[in-house]
Amino acid sequence: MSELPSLPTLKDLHALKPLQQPTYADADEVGDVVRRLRRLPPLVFAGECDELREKMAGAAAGRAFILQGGDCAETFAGVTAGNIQNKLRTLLAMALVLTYAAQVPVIKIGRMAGQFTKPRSSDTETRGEVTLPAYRGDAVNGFDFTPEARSHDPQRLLGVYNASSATLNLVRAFVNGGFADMRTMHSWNSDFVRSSPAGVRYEQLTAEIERALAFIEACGIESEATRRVDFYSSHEGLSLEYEHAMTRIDSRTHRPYNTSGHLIWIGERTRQLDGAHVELIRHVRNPVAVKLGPTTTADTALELADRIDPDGEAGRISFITRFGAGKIRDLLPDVVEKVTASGRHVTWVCDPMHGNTYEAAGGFKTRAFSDVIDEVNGFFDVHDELGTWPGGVHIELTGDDVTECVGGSHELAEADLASRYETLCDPRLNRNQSLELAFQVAERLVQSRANRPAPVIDLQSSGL
Ligand SMILES: O=C[C@H](O)[C@H](O)COP(=O)(O)O
Ligand SMILES: C=C(OP(=O)(O)O)C(=O)O
Ligand SMILES: [Mn+2]
Repeated sequence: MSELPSLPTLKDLHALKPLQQPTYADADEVGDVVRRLRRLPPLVFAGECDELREKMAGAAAGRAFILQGGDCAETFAGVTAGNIQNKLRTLLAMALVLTYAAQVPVIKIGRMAGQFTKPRSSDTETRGEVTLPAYRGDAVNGFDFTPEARSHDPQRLLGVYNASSATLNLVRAFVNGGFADMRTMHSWNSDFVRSSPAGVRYEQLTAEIERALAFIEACGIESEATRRVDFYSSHEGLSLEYEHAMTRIDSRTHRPYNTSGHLIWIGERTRQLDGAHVELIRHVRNPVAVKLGPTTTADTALELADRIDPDGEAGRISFITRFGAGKIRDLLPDVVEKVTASGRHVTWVCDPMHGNTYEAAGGFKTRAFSDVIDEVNGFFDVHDELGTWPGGVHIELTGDDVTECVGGSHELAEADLASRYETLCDPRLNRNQSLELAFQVAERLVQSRANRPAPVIDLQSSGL
């Protein structure tokens, strides 16, 4: 493996003029917070990151599928048992139907336990006569539209650590403590199918899963594997102070790992090749991802891969494409074709959310469920055409019945948005829309499977 120069210091990173950073008033206070963070225990273990990287290698090679999802912006107030449970329940229910359809392990990754920092299009927000700093996530400032709340407060980074720790603790307890039993997940899906106006379309798939579970039970082959799951955390690595402070040297390998989450991604706005975020992420051993928007050329993708993953290590780098429904079929083929022709084995993940945001009549930021599905279909069309593997989906969602995205079988209209619009940043799919998306992705996976040779899966280590 290539020897990288040692981990850059925070000062080195700031010398690269990072984008989308807070402007803190008191450098000494920031230094003190960073020192306190450095002393706190890691939130994830380096060995778990290695395990996820190995699983991601499966998703690059067509032997696994990734489901990554959660809020656009987690909030400190949102760290409640009910909120975490509903989100997890939605993700696990989605994963079950995807696993059945793909017939490969589904790698479950939350946009959870660390997703508190937001890049913004504008540094400021104006309401009437008043202009204040934009909300940048609970890691940086508060959402209330007052000068006090909107000022950038470094103490909040300790809040991120505590909120992430509490979230991960409950998630770990749930996924190991019986909550993730396949029968339970299936019964959530059956309830959804019974109550959905589009349910009839999904009945056959649900009935097949029912028969598969009955078969497992009849054979007496229920085991730990049907009652627990592996679940990983992820977030955008945007706050250099937080991400650097949580990067630690692993005692086994003597290499740096970002211990604030299992997988860290870099956003579309901070993926400059010579920028601070790429510089930090290329040093850590976690599996990492980069968001690619519609201006991305194949050369840019290759340069990013070369810089972040010079050894072409399986599972190390994923590209999360977010081109927009209207562009994906035109723009994705060239990028996938050239990266594949270079001999690289990256994991391709579709984010059908960030290229499809628009402002609805009432001023609410929204997305149409039909656009989201259209982009997912475009992603599958492109990969089916090229013979490459559509490695997964990345979704902004919640387990609650919010009204933030329009459409879906309940036909949520723009006029409904005001009734339960709770996101502090981007609009999320609600629980029904998320499950509906999972069933539609499942339909595509069944189709894709029919057109490909069956993958060879090592059942011993599949980690359902
Ligand atoms: O989540 C992504 C970005 O932070 C978000 O789309 C930016 O939104 P804005 O354009 O309202 O700043
Ligand atoms: C900021 C985000 O996305 P992107 O970087 O793709 O705009 C996000 O995932 O919330
Ligand atoms: Mn977002």
